[in-house]
Amino acid sequence: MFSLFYGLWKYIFSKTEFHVLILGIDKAGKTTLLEKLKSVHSNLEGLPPDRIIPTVGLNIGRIEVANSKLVFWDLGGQPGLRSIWEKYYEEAHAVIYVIDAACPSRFEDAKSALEKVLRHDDLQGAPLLILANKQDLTDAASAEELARYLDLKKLDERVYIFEAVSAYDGMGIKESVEWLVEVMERSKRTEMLRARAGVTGPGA
Ligand SMILES: Nc1nc2c(ncn2[C@@H]2O[C@H](COP(=O)(O)OP(=O)(O)OP(=O)(O)O)[C@@H](O)[C@H]2O)c(=O)[nH]1
Ligand SMILES: [Mg+2]
Repeated sequence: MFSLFYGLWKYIFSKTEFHVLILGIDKAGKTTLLEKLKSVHSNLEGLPPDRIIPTVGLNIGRIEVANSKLVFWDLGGQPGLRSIWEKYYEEAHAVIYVIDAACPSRFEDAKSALEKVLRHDDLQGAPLLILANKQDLTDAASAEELARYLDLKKLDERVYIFEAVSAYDGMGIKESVEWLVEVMERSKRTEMLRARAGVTGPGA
C-alpha cells in the first residue's frame, strides 16, 4: 500500500526531464544562447559573450521551467566536429537549431547541415525549434525570410517553428523555450523515450 502511494506521489510531483540538443554550424551563437538561457531561466549568471570560446567538446546547461527540467546539450559546429552530433540523437527529446541570421553567405551551409540532421532516423519525430539568431544586428534576416530561404522539405509530420532571437539581448528566448516545453510535453517522441526508459504510471 505504502509503495502504491509513494509511486503516486513520485508520479505527480517529480518533474519531467527533457534533453534538448542545441545544434547549428560554427559561430551561429549556440553557446552564447545557452549562457543566455541560463540567466533568463535561473538565478545563475551565464558567461558573458566575450568569455565564450568556440566549442570543441560538449557544454551542458540545466534550467527548470514550470514543471519540467530541461537539460541542454550544446555541441561544436565546426565542420570536423559535426559527425559527433549524431551520438546524441537517440536520447534527445527535441532539437534547437541555431542560425546566424545576419550572415547570408553561410545560409547554404546551415541549410545542408540541418537537412542532414532531419534525415537521421534517430531523431524521428523530435520537435524542432529553428532560431534566426543575432536579431540585435540591423541586417539580420527575419524568421519569415529565413524560413523562405531554407525552404525545408521533408518535414513531414514534424512539429517545428521559426523564431527570431538574440542571444545577446535575450529577445525571443523566453517564448521559444515555452513553446518547446509545451510541444515536448505532448509529443509522441517523449512518449517513446519514456516507454524506452521504463517510466510508466504510478505503479512503476
Ligand atoms: N551580435 C550578436 N552576436 C552574437 C549573438 N550570439 C552570438 N554572437 C557572437 O557570435 C560569435 C559566435 O558565438 P558562439 O556562441 O561561440 O557560437 P557557437 O555556435 O557556439 O560556435 P561553435 O561553438 O564554434 O559551434 C561570438 O562572437 C558571439 O559573441 C547575438 O545574438 N548577437
Ligand atoms: Mg559553441
